[in-house]
Order: sequence, then structure tokens, then C-alpha cells
Amino acid sequence: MKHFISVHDVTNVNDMVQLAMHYKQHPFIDQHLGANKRIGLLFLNPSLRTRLSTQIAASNLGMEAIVFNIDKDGWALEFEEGAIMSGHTVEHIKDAAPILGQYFDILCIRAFPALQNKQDDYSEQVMKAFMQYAAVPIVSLESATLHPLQSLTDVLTIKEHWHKPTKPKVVLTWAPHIKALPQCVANSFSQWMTHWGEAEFVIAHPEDYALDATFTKSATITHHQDEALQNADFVYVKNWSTYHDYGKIYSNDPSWMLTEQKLQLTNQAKVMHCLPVRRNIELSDEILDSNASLVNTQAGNRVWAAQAVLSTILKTL
Ligand SMILES: NCCC[C@H](NC(=O)CCC(=O)O)C(=O)O
Ligand SMILES: NC(=O)OP(=O)(O)O
Repeated sequence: MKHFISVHDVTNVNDMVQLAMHYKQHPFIDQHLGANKRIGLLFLNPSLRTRLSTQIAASNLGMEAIVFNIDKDGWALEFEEGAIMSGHTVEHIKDAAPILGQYFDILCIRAFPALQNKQDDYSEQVMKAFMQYAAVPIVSLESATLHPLQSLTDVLTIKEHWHKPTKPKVVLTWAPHIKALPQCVANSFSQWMTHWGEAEFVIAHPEDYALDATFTKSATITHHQDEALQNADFVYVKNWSTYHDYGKIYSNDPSWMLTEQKLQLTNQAKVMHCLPVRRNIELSDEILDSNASLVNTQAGNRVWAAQAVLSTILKTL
């Protein structure tokens, strides 16, 4: 594996999940792998879980990790080819990335979408520029369109909680929010679910919130949340802004918030969310504080997913 940007960088999802589970049992078994290697974690946006779990994963593998809040502490980066840099940007990615590539053996980047221009965001300009100019493996810590470390964690968490021979019914449901949020987590979860293929995967959202079909492929899509929740084994809750009329909040119907009553429709489903979560807007206290919630387990599993990805890359260096 050269880079980790999407599910397509993984040869076999189940093998990667198995490796993550192995690290959960034996965190320090590969301490030697990262000896004398350094990883750079570059953040253009805030983070709690991704930042700390990736740092811990690197440490478990014996690697030194340096975190750089590049949006606050670095020079403003320019990404446009041929830009005349008379504005606020100070340093072109063509100049910055090769230097970061000399300092680090692996570079990890968080760069959310601006949600202003669909073409700019969906071209994954930032990730692609780092891959083009840094000359070292690049790991996405959530890009403009995807969040693969989260999705690997989510598959791992589902597998850990499913012990029947049949496929679980997994429902991704849109939830209300006060802000326009990226489609990343929903795109990525859809991409991993459809690629993995070991779940009956259903997406429920209000009419205006259709996702990019590139990621939803074989999923069943409905605008009726109640219908989707029938007999669900896992319910993944997430808000996203509109994709087609890009980055907007249209209907924000509070009745889409998952409640204990709605959960009665399911097959005693476990509830998932990537966090951070707006309590009593996206998800009710009664669910988050109940045994149905897997959100803490998911967040804990971020370490093992990151460790599996980093060790797979380290083995190629
Ligand atoms: N890394 C996981 C989610 C990150 C981001 N959420 C947020 O920005 C929440 C912000 C807020 O609630 O104000 C998202 O949805 O992609
Ligand atoms: N789920 C997740 O990526 O959390 P952070 O944004 O806190 O890293």
C-alpha cells in the first residue's frame, strides 16, 4: 500500500480488519517496525480522535510522531497551478510538500472541504498535491470527500459485534444539524460498505440530500427513515449537507433525529456515530447514554485501524 486515501488503496478489507483486531489484542507486537521512522500529522482542521489515535498508533509501532497544526502555525499554502501569489497565500504546495517529504517517512493530512465549490472539493486537490509533490506515502485523516480511517474503524466495529452467519442489515441515516457539514463520513462509509459487500446496506435521507452516486453504488436508498429502520442490526447516524446543490442545508426536519422510540423498529440495533456529535440535535441523550450506543467503542477502535494502516505502509518502506 503506497497511500491510504480511499478503500481502493486496500488490497483486502477483511485482512486489514483482521490486522487491526490483532493489534487490539497485541498493541506492541510490531514495535520494531517503526524504529527510526518519523510520521508527520498535518492538520488544516480541528480533531480529537483522529489526531490522538493516529499518534498512539504510531507510538505503538515505535515511530516518532510530530503534529503540526499547519492552518494555524504554518504559512498559508497555495494549491493552484500557475498562481500569481499576490494575495494571502505565502507558500506553494510545490515548495512545501517536498520539504515535508524530506522531514517525514509518512505524511498524514486532514483537509476538510470548503463546501463552496463542488468541483474544487471533489477533485481532492489538496490530497493529490501532497501525493504529487511529497514523494512519501500520504494518509488521509479526512479529506474533502472521504474519511477512510473512520470507515475502516466502522467495519471493524461492525464485525466485532456481529456473530451470525447471515449478513447484518446496516442503515446509514441522515440526521439534522445546525451547520452545513461535509459529506465525507457518509461518502466514505458508503464506499466501504458497498466495497466490503458483507452487509445489506441501506441509506435513508430526506429528498434533497442524495450523495454522489460514485460512493453509494449498490446501496438501497430511501427517503423513509422508518422503512429503513425496520429490522436494522446497525444504525449509523450522520448529518451531511447537500451534494447536488452543493454544501447547503435544505430541509432540517428535527423528526429525523434518532430516538429510543424509533429504535424500537429495529432488531435491537446498535447505534454508531463517528463523533463529535451534537447531543439532542443529531442523536438523543437517551440513545447515546444507552447500551445500544457503540460510539465509545468506535472511537477506541480508531487506534487499531490506524495501526493496521501505518504498519502496512511501513512494511513497504
Ligand atoms: N471527523 C469526524 C467529523 C468531522 C466533521 N464534523 C464537524 O465538522 C462537526 C462540527 C460541528 O458540529 O460544529 C464532519 O462532519 O465531517
Ligand atoms: N471521528 C473523528 O474523525 O473525530 P475527530 O474529528 O475528533 O478526529
